[in-house]
Formats: sequence, structure tokens, C-alpha cells
Amino acid sequence: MTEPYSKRLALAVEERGRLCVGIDPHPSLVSAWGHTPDAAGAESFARGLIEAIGSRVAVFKPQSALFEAYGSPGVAVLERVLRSCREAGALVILDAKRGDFQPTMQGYARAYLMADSPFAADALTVSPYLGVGSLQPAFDAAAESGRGLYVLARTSNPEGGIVQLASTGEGTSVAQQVADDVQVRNDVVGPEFGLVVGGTHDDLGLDLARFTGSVLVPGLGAQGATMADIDRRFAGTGASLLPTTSRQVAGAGPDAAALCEAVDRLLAG
Ligand SMILES: O=C(O)c1cc(=O)[nH]c(=O)n1[C@@H]1O[C@H](COP(=O)(O)O)[C@@H](O)[C@H]1O
Repeated sequence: MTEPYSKRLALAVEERGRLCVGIDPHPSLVSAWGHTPDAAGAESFARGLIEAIGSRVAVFKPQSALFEAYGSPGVAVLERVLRSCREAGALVILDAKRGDFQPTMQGYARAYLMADSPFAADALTVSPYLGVGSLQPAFDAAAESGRGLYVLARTSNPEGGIVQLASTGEGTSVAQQVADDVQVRNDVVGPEFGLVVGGTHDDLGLDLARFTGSVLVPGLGAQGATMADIDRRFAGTGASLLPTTSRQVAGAGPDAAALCEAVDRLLAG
């Protein structure tokens, strides 16, 4: 990768607008598109999305588990889908939410974050709930290869609060501590590391004023949030937002014109 992730993302968003579309081949959705709910069907579904909207969205976000659930053929499809997203000119965030202790995290770094990784994407979602420090091999590999990370801070699901809003004992929420620990890395390497903060909460539970990285915001559409809700909930944070939705766009398919319309409606705000 020639340019750092933050620069490639800024350019893609400037050219195409701030939207990330998830590629989530749920069996029900694959079937609704008229495909068999198996690896071949998942590939047709993903290809349909990429062909229809790959030249107009800034970022795609394939969800790893939803390919893994189809077994090794599904995993091979995921590898090809990552390539196809890039060939369409979009960036790609692999949503795998990885997180483990450091020696194992080195394995995840080899799998996802190096130039010759089989599942190399532009960025990867990671879970900090074994401690942000446990992710250090991923921070190091991403910085070296010009890739980004999105660290889960305040997830969109209602169950997340019990862990993420708990107090660290120093008077801050766990989510705030995660954001601050990620920012420490951004202060060193530049704004390459992002956070995931759901768009579903009226009270975000963390202060993003000092955060310089990208903030991936799930929760649009099927989880109830609108673009207006997201703008209202993040107003005044100064954060650089990347709203993301999966089912709201894919649910409009398989018709290519309908998929484009769904994207355009979201981009119009
Ligand atoms: O990391 C994520 O992408 C993510 C974080 C989060 O807090 N909430 C969340 O919904 N996601 C993912 O974003 C996608 C949301 O899908 P839709 O609800 O269909 O838009 C799913 O693939 C989720 O796994």
C-alpha cells in the first residue's frame, strides 16, 4: 500500500461520499435475492452488490462470520470478495472483530494486516476486550503496511453498555479508556486507527473531542438509526464519521437500479 489508510479513506470519501456498505450474506438475504443459501449463493450476492454499487460507494465492509458460516468454500469466497471490492475502486474494511492475547494476535496480523496476507483488506475491525495492549501486534502490522484498524469502543447493540459503560475505577468509562488508548497510538503514527461507535445511542458514553481517527458508525437502517439521528447524536464531537449499513442497502436488491437508489438516498442524508 503506497499511501497510509487515513489518506486513502479521506480521498475515497471526498470522491464518493461518507458511506460504507456492509456485505453480509445472511442466508435469508441470499435466498431473497434468488440464490441458494450456500457459498455459491453468497458469492453471487456479494458480486451483485459490488457490480451494482462498487463504483459509487467509498467503502465496503464484508462480514467475515457470514462467509465462514458457509465453510471453507465460503472462506474462499471471502478472499475473492476482498479482491473484487478493491478492483471496483472501493476501499474495504474486513469486519472480523478479532481480539486475542499478543502471541495469537500476531497470527491475526499475519492473516489480515500484512502485504501478503490472504485476507488483506484496507482495514480490520478488532475487539479490545482482552485489553487494548493485547492488540499491539495488530497496531504494529497495520502501521507498517499502511492499513487501518477499527477498535470497538461503544458498539451499536443494547447489550454492549454493561461492559463498555462500566467505570474503570479512574472515573472514565471503559469505552472512553479504549478511545484514549487508541488515540495514544494515533498521536505517534498519525490518524490511522479508528473506533467503532454505534449510531443507536442518544448518549454516546464517550467524548470524541480529542480523537483524530475515523469513527465507523453502524446502526443505520435495520438497527433503527437514520443519517439525521447519527448527525444529531455526534453533533459537536468533531469526529470524522463513516456511517455503515448492511441490510438497508442489500435489502433493496437484487435490482441494480434499486441498490443504487438506496445508496444515493443515504448519501443525500
Ligand atoms: O464492527 C461492526 O461492523 C459492527 C459494530 C457494531 O457495533 N455494530 C454492528 O452492527 N456492526 C456490524 O455492522 C453490521 C450491521 O448490519 P446492519 O444492521 O444490517 O446494518 C453487521 O455486520 C454488524 O456485525
